[in-house]
Amino acid sequence: MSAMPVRDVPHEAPREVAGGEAAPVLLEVRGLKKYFTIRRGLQVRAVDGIDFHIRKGEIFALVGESGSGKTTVGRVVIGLYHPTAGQVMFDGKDVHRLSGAELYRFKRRAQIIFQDPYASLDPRMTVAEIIGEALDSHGLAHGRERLHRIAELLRVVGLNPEHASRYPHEFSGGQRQRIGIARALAVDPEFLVADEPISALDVSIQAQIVNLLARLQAERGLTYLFIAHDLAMVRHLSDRIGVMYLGHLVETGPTREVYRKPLHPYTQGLMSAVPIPDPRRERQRHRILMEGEIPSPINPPSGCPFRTRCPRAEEVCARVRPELKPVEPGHQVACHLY
Ligand SMILES: Nc1ncnc2c1ncn2[C@@H]1O[C@H](COP(=O)(O)OP(=O)(O)OP(=O)(O)O)[C@@H](O)[C@H]1O
Repeated sequence: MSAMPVRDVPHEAPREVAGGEAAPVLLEVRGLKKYFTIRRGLQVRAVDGIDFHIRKGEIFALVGESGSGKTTVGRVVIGLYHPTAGQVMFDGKDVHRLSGAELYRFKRRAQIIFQDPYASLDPRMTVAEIIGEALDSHGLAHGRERLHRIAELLRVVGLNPEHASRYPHEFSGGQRQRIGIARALAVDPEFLVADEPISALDVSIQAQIVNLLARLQAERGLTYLFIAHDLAMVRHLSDRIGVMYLGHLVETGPTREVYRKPLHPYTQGLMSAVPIPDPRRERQRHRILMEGEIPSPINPPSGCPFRTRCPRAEEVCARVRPELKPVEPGHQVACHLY
């Protein structure tokens, strides 16, 4: 595997922030290995020596086929699994060497959204109890303030606060995933591992959840490790992408670059399976993605072809078609699909 061409990470264009400087690295994974012992003498090399970094405010998508090791990476990064070798540095500190107050702080700063909203919510607890438990674990709110925070979190993810006393089974799959997102947001994290947050949902609901995650990222300046199967979805969402194959990271790079000119034969095969965009279909898809179910609180100025603001617009049009300038700063008029 070592002979495989890996896109050179240092050649990537660093994400720019106001003032023209690259955002600092929030997460750095170095030489990460995770082997599982199935039975005596039999090991699965789920992750076999990978390196990548994620800058503050960036969406880094980890893609690859089933069994390539994506979920294992997400779980090691968040501290649920201990690595066999290597390091996960979060804000300069090794996640797996933290203890006491530092570990407690890390658990607040970094959260995970699980793939299966059915399995990840305790069916014996109401929504208020599920979110309340997250608040309590960090002593964040008490009494009336606690109820207020729970209602506010439900509103943020597009759920009716009056349904806080309901149980998970009383919600649809997409609504359950929103509860999972509210639980993750309860402690006001800055980094989220989203482990295939849409793959257990109906196609019609997937875009709504992606739209919600994109909006939250833009509004709160969150940093994501976004684990995904759906390459077409990731293309619109992520800044950079890493392609996993049999426990190895075979290619990383800016998303547009990797889609435009994949270097590794495995990535080339993977990308060739992504349908070539039909402009009419893509416009439709983009509208669904960006308008979704939740209306944006921001009213666009006149002349905008969209009814809602595209949270990632400026960056998308500036990067892909620099000649198309937004009418107003921060406002979408022409993304790469137009
Ligand atoms: N707890 C575990 N014990 C033993 N083997 C495991 C464990 N977790 C994962 N594996 C194995 O490690 C490999 C990578 O699994 P992982 O779930 O990380 O892949 P993935 O790319 O996320 O797959 P999927 O997209 O299907 O979730 C697989 O061969 C899997 O069987």
